[in-house]
Amino acid sequence: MKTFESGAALAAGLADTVASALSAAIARSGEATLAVSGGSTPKAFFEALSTGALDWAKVKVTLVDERFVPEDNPRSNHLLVKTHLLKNAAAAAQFVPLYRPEATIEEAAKTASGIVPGMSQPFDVAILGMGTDGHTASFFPGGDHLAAALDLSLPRRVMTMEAPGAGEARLTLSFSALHDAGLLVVHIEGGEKKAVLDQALAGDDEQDMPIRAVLERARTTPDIYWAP
Ligand SMILES: O=C1O[C@H](COP(=O)(O)O)[C@@H](O)[C@H](O)[C@H]1O
Repeated sequence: MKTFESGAALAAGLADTVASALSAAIARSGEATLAVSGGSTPKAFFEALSTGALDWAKVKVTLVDERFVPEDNPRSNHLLVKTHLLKNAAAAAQFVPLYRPEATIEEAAKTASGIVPGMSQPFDVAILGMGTDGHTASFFPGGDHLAAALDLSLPRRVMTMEAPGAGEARLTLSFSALHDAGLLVVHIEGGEKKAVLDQALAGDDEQDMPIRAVLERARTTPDIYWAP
């Protein structure tokens, strides 16, 4: 685990690492892909990354998960990314949303699966968060499609998820689309989440704490970033 003295120090350190990984991908293949999480934790990291010195016009950014709400909804992860990441130098990046204004969430998931980067090859960088219930992305305990979302034998895709603790219906990348990212990060902050992480590491029931799939079965060993 990479431990930092403060959230600000973590944000700066993680932003440097992600900017380097994206620059390396651009040097290697002419473009880079980045999948980021929503929630409250990544704001300072997004702000730091937005000033990163790299060729942002060659970066495609998408979300690990999203609520089935339009961009102007205060609970939209797209709105969060637009407000805190897609500005400064990073305003030149191309953002590909998971949310699509389709009649049903199933249609939105199907449309997004055909458009979102990372569906045909691994993301260069994927940043995961974790809730205090042990969810990551929208892999929620009790989720209606949790088993399929965590099944690495199924194709990379955007899926739907409903769960008691999720609030709105969700769109989420499948674990198969995330586990092999070139750089895979679990970003958590605070003592409560550290205790949840320790609990996850001490057991193996993924239905109870889906973050365990990332910790135990991801092809890319996740780097865990933590600050008090
Ligand atoms: O619902 C969500 O929650 C998790 C964790 O969010 P946080 O507010 O505790 O940082 C987040 O990783 C996920 O993307 C989001 O949709």
